[in-house]
Amino acid sequence: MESLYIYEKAPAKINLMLDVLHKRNDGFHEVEMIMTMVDLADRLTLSNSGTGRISLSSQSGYIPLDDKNLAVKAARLLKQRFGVNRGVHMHLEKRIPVAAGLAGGSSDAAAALRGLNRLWELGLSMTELEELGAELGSDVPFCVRGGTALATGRGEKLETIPNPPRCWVVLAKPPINVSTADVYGGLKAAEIAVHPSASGMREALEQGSFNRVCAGLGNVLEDVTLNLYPDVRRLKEIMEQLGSDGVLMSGSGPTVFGLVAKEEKAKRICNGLRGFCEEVYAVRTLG
Ligand SMILES: C[C@@](CO)(OP(=O)(O)O)[C@H](O)COP(=O)(O)OP(=O)(O)OC[C@H]1O[C@@H](n2ccc(N)nc2=O)[C@H](O)[C@@H]1O
Ligand SMILES: Nc1ncnc2c1ncn2[C@@H]1O[C@H](COP(=O)(O)OP(=O)(O)O)[C@@H](O)[C@H]1O
Repeated sequence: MESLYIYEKAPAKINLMLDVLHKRNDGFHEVEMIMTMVDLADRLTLSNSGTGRISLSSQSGYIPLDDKNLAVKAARLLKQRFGVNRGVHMHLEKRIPVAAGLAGGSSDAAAALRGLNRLWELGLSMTELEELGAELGSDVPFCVRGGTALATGRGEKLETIPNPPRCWVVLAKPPINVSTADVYGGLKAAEIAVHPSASGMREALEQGSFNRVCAGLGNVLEDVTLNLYPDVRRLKEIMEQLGSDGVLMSGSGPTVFGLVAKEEKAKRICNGLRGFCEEVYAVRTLG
């Protein structure tokens, strides 16, 4: 049996580009996204519970600890699918802001899948874990895999592509709760005027060109969230005025991120933002 405690890091993602092609008959939207991990992460510790039970604790007061938690859902899925008798206690140190467009919950689910595969010695491949992840949420397969990927379908079909050049990512999360379903629901896919280019962003990454990555940033969900919440639009403008090299809203929002080449500038932008937004982080791209 593996050691008693297993530790998994659950990093946040940002979307470097996000395009919606059309709405599908199953209610989901067909997307083309390029996602990458950043070094703002939750920490999940897993240990044998001694009983067959699944339980979760956390220092955070902002997440459910019952069956609604995506890490608990991941554990239930594995337990049922593979007839596991053993239980688990998970402790989640939550650092990624909740409902922020940073896939915190999805990354916790992915960390639970990876960690339980080890703790319960299930011997599942990464591909199998990604397929199980797709049953929990569209962003979970990417969070299982990590790195940088082009995601298609509803987000679950993945192709790994080169990581962005190492740079600073300034994240600013305004105190607004955004529902992903509402943002997709507010999008009129047929009326999208400008579609960001997945192939252009992919080429920028293949060339390792920071300037081209910044120029190619685009997210068709941005207009929906910016129209619903003018404070997010204002935050984006401030990030631009403070001199970020590229600025975009991540996922369905409301987190806005700025890509910045130089450390001193990233720190300056963070300081400049503090008057407008409480939750501000300067982190690095992973990879
Ligand atoms: C927008 C994105 C971009 O990475 O991320 P977040 O802002 O949530 O981080 C994702 O597409 C979100 O993925 P995720 O949060 O896993 O979504 P899910 O739980 O699968 O779906 C939540 C709801 O969003 C809508 N949805 C989601 C994905 C998709 N391709 N089309 C959709 O229409 C559906 O209404 C669905 O019921
Ligand atoms: N482990 C978890 N961490 C964060 N949120 C979770 C978790 N499990 C379930 N949720 C629920 O999922 C919703 C979306 O959270 P999150 O994944 O942080 O945001 P997003 O989808 O915007 O990236 C929240 O409303 C929250 O209640």
